[in-house]
Amino acid sequence: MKFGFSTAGESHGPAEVAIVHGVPAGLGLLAEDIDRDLARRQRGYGRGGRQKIEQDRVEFLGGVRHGYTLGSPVAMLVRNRDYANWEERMNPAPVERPPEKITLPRPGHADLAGMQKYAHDDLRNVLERSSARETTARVAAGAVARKLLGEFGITVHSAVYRIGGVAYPRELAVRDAAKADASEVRCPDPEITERMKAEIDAARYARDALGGEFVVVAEGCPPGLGSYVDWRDKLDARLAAAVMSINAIKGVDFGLGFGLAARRSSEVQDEILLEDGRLARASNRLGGLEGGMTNGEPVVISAAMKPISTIARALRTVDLSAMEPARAFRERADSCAVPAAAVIGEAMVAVVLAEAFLEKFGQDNMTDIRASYEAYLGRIGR
Ligand SMILES: Cc1cc2nc3c(=O)[nH]c(=O)nc-3n(C[C@H](O)[C@H](O)[C@H](O)COP(=O)(O)O)c2cc1C
Ligand SMILES: C=C(O[C@@H]1CC(C(=O)O)=C[C@@H](OP(=O)(O)O)[C@H]1O)C(=O)O
Repeated sequence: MKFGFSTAGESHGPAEVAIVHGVPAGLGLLAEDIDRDLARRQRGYGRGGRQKIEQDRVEFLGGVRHGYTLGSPVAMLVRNRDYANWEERMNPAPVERPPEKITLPRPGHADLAGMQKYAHDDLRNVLERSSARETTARVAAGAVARKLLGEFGITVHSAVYRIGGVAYPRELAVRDAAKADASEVRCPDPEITERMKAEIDAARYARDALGGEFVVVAEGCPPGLGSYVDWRDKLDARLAAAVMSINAIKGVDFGLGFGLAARRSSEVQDEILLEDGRLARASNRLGGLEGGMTNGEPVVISAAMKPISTIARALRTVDLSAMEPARAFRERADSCAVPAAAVIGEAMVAVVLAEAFLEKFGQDNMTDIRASYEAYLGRIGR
């Protein structure tokens, strides 16, 4: 089966689960490879009380033996520590006294259409799964992809270059993405980091919330991942869909982004040069993708996240039980989750790149993949 993953789990249920299929045999994989990214996702200025409760750690349930993958699906479990506080409300088994139903759908969430679509009369049945808690499992899957890519020198980093009204030049965020882990908001610049934190504090003080923008940068990709031949194989489209699937992401662009549209062609295309007898590019304005394939330059994909929907200053809604105007249901919420979204962005990008990488080089075992990869690099002279 093709490389990919599924997730299961509700935000306040017992656990988040990821099953990654199509993982080659013979890949070294330790719990700490996964836990590192789980911890990075949990960090970030502006998160609410939930992250103090959770300490995400993976348990392998299948596909790994003595530190190496077997070629079978890798099954991973991350327990929700908060479940202990929610057992009455989230127990999979019937309970004696069911909790009161919630009927105040929150604008900006899956609540209203989710209740209508799935015939739920309690919005908890929607919000538990639509919550971004599910991205814990995605990051676990992404860490498997990252481990695989790392074996071939491919790295994936991210940086935040906007929170609310405070922005940092995108090209500097791209350049210094590898240093962003040191910042509480994933912005490589210490001064802008402080301004972004103040922006988050101000929004929280106003009982409001913020969004922002981040960039994911993948370095070391060989040319030719993805394909121009079929629309379904185009890597830019696949990357865009994967990043857009993250909760609250409302737009995605590549390289210089939508700004390309206002420029002349000579200011946009990346000219092809010969440097010491090797092919090179004069620039990387298109973000490493041409014709739906990697071109050997860093892949640069940016995303815009809308502000967190649930705010202390509750928004207008309708109580669906009484069909009367009301204020939206409020639960503990983050004030800003852009730094976490950037880490989730890395995971989704890593998964798509791993999938495309294994399409190109085979997927049964690491030895054969390595041989195929080296033969290809030899043929194209890289
Ligand atoms: C890491 C992360 C944390 C989030 N935390 C919250 C939160 O605390 N409160 C909230 O209302 N939305 C939060 N969101 C956004 C919602 O999950 C999202 O807006 C909602 O599921 C509706 O999906 P949509 O915005 O993609 O349409 C978070 C998103 C991410 C990626
Ligand atoms: C739990 C996480 O994020 C949650 C995502 C989220 C939402 O609506 O998306 C709402 C909040 O849930 P809670 O009310 O339990 O605090 C966040 O904390 C997480 O990222 O681990």
